[in-house]
Amino acid sequence: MTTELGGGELAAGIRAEVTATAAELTAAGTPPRLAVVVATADESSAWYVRSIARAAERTGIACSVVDLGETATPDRIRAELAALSADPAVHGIILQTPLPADAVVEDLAASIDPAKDVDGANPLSLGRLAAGLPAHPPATAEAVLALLDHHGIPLSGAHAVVVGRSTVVGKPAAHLLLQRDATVTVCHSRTKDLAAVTRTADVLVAAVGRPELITAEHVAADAVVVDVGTNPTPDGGLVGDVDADSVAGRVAGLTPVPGGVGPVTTALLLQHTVASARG
Ligand SMILES: Nc1nc(=O)c2c([nH]1)NC[C@@H]1CN(c3ccc(C(=O)N[C@@H](CCC(=O)O)C(=O)O)cc3)C=[N+]21
Repeated sequence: MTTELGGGELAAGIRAEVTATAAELTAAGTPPRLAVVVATADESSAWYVRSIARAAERTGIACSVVDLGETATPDRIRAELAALSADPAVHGIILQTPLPADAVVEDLAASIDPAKDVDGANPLSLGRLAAGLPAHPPATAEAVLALLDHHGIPLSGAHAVVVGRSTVVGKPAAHLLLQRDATVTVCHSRTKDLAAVTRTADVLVAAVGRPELITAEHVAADAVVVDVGTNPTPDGGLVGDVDADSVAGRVAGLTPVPGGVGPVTTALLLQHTVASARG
């Protein structure tokens, strides 16, 4: 029996709290505002931006999308992030990935004021997270932990295996799991015998961006699997990094795609924005 660990209910609860906080802030003269900086024509990024804008509007957060175009230079992007950082009316800033080929997200994100860094992209935010100091974690990494907590999955002493070492998900998720006293292993493209490692996981987090990489041979029978992947399919659908048909029935729990980590990610981004506006 595999339990579906959905994110819809959790996301709705977070959005309800955000709506109440946003209304308070607006009444007190500080209407919360999120700025989304885009420099890509990538379809999954465009979908995410529309979804952020929609969710922001529904919760009473103003959202400005600043589309610099896919030919934007690193200097242009840096200047925009600096201007938004200096703008007192803006409380949250997110720089969408992917970026133009000559731009390095970790480098550009250093121009986001850490207080407004609602997606934890500034290297200072990741450093503070690693050091156990207050910082906004990247919303996707935090969504993994929030989903596990929501469904009552114990982490202390558990072996958590994270597949993927990106700055935006794998690394921060590993730090958050460590903070919760999990024993953490991080796997990546050079890992020898990936399946042998992932089969030892109590909690398996798949965050590589490779459609249906994780199959039945990668999972233990009692594992809980969190699927972070949102890979667009040619027919306009969406698949995760986990082959759900292959692992279903074998593992104890699995987060669905869509309807799992994704909606929680967007809700947490808004939560971080009202928290920043509150100061
Ligand atoms: N700096 C940065 N941070 C990100 O977190 C980031 C990014 N750039 N660039 C693009 C990707 C993509 N991403 C998604 C988040 C939620 C859903 C989501 O909520 N998807 C819905 C379904 C979507 C559908 O049905 O088409 C779901 O999973 O239920 C998808 C994709 C965050 N990203």
